[in-house]
Amino acid sequence: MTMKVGYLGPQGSFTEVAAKAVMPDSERSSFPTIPSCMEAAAKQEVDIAVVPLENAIEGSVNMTLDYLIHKHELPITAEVTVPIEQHLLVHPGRDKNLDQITDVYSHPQAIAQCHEFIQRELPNASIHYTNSTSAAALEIQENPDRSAAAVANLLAAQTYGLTPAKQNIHDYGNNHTRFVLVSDSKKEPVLKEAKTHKTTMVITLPSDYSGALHQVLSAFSWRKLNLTKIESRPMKTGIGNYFFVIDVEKEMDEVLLPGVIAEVEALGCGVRVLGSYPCLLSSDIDNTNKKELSPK
Ligand SMILES: O=C(O)C(=O)C[C@]1(C(=O)O)C=C[C@@H](O)C=C1
Repeated sequence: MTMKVGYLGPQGSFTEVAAKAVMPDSERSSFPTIPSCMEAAAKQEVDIAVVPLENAIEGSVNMTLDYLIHKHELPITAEVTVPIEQHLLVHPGRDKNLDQITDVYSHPQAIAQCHEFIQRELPNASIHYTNSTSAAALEIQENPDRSAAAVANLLAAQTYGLTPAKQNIHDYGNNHTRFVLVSDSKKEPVLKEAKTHKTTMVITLPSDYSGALHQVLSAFSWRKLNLTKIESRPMKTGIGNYFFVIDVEKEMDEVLLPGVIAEVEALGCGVRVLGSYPCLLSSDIDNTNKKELSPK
């Protein structure tokens, strides 16, 4: 059964790389924004939406997290972590000399991953934010008259016929982004077997309960459950009101995680499980688009 997969496009985005890596045989359609992609999954126009959640340099993609918490009840069904290499791409008809570049286009996460490079090498360039890195590459393709560059990947360079003026401009090595698959569909994707699983929970603390967070964490720690992430996000109800988003390195079971939930609820906390899911690395999956990602 072919799965319909929505991803943040246009073609050549890192999200497309993630979607292809995890479900190479799917029927893919691109969406211009993260919310429109998630909306398509909520309306079941696609079986699965692939959206970025967290980057090793820049942290959470708040748009995704907020839509998962506030707008939709779309369970996370899998995650895939993809290496991220950012390149400065120019139109083939333009000078590759960095001194000639006056404008830089990209997704805010990509700009943030390269801001030391941009500050050092292109201190006078104006920054323009786009919905994705591939949207930035398309902008450069369509505007050969501009002395502009996109921060994007080599798949985007190939897709839009751009030339790298400088490769690997991300400020720190080991740059990775964690993408999640979210889905309301009954159709189960066939994924490669995962070595690890996670469960993501959103916890609301009772007000005026000193030490509540400490007690929540102890519910995990005495069960020897490893947390891979804890982050607070505004509840959007007033200053000082926060959710805690907690990732536990454990698949939902019948004993330990239900025990945590019951203990935390008994403290007066609200608990919502965003998903319990397998965690894949694109490097562990056979078909990782390596060919497409190498320069022409
Ligand atoms: O713009 C893209 O290519 C995306 O897929 C989005 C996104 C993100 O939001 O983090 C994905 C990976 C990179 O970290 C930069 C941008």
